[in-house]
Amino acid sequence: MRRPRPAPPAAPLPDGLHEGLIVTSHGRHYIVESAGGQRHLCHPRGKKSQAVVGDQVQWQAPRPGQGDEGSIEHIAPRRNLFYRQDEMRTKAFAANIDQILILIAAEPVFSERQLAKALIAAEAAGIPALIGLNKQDLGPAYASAWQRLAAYRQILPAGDDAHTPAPLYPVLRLQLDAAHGGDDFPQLQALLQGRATLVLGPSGVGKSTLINRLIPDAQAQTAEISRALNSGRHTTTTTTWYWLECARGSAVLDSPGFQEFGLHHIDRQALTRWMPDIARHATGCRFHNCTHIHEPHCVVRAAVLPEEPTEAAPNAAEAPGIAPSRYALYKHIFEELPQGRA
Ligand SMILES: Nc1nc2c(ncn2[C@@H]2O[C@H](COP(=O)(O)OP(=O)(O)OP(=O)(O)O)[C@@H](O)[C@H]2O)c(=O)[nH]1
Ligand SMILES: [Zn+2]
Repeated sequence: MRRPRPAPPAAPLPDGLHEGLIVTSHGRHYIVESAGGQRHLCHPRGKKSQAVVGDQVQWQAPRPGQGDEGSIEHIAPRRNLFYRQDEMRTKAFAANIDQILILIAAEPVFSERQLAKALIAAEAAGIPALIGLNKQDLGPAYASAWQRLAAYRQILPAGDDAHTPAPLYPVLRLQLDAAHGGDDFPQLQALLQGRATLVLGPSGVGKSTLINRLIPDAQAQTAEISRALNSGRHTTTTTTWYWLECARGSAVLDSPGFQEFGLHHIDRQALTRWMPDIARHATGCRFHNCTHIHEPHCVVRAAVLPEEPTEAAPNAAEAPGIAPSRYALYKHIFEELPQGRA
């Protein structure tokens, strides 16, 4: 599948305006890339800086004598926006992306809660997600991390829109600092083709190792960007868009780390919709607004499996139950979300 490139404008652009793609930003400074690959430093017109990496924009070159920064005049409608939100603020990662790779590793031990939250945000934004489990060489730690992901690897029966049973999320075994890249590295490379992939993950999992492996001149590009943005060296301030090849059909986006993936934009009443393994059971509850926490005859609670660790059934013909860890996460996140949103 090739990612559709933005169609050239049907009508000529108004005088002095150019099409471009936001490839990174720092505060109110943006780097806009034109179709030919040239990069331009721009700032948003007006007070607000609403553009995010991945936005298609129209920008204007500086007029003579008005410095060397262009201005962003218009942001094209987005097909999606991936962001996190807490009580205080909203942090956008990127717009118009095709998929999200959540990279975790055998070490440091990952937080299943942060993983689940990022996956919920991806579902709510309508963006497919995959999980990469790196550091396959770390035997026992890897085995235990792999086991902790059993609920994510479980095969779900075909749903309304899918024709074949599929894992809840693809989980790829990676060893990014080895020449071979890990058992599923070829699969990862195939999945990156023709798509724009946002890479998300906590510190120390191998994000830079992945980016440098895929884009050999990434470090040089980063240095050049820092210079242009006048930001400190080695500071990843926002997401950065890297093309995988000259043809510019595939891209990976390196994103800044985070402590807590805030889900304040998610309606708690709709939470099950964004957890597909739970959503499958939720339709059978007696009350249409069942919270699946205390109601009698709750089909979701009845479907929760016993606590003993269960390996994902490779060919579950019938509906598998809900992993207790996933139900515990559901309850925890439900309680955390603000109440009374429309
Ligand atoms: N054992 C092992 N170590 C790896 C592997 N891949 C990367 N590492 C190491 O893990 C450490 C962290 O890798 P980075 O690529 O810097 O991780 P990062 O996610 O970019 O981390 P930050 O820079 O802190 O955001 C480095 O010491 C890497 O050499 C792997 O497959 N196995
Ligand atoms: Zn219920």
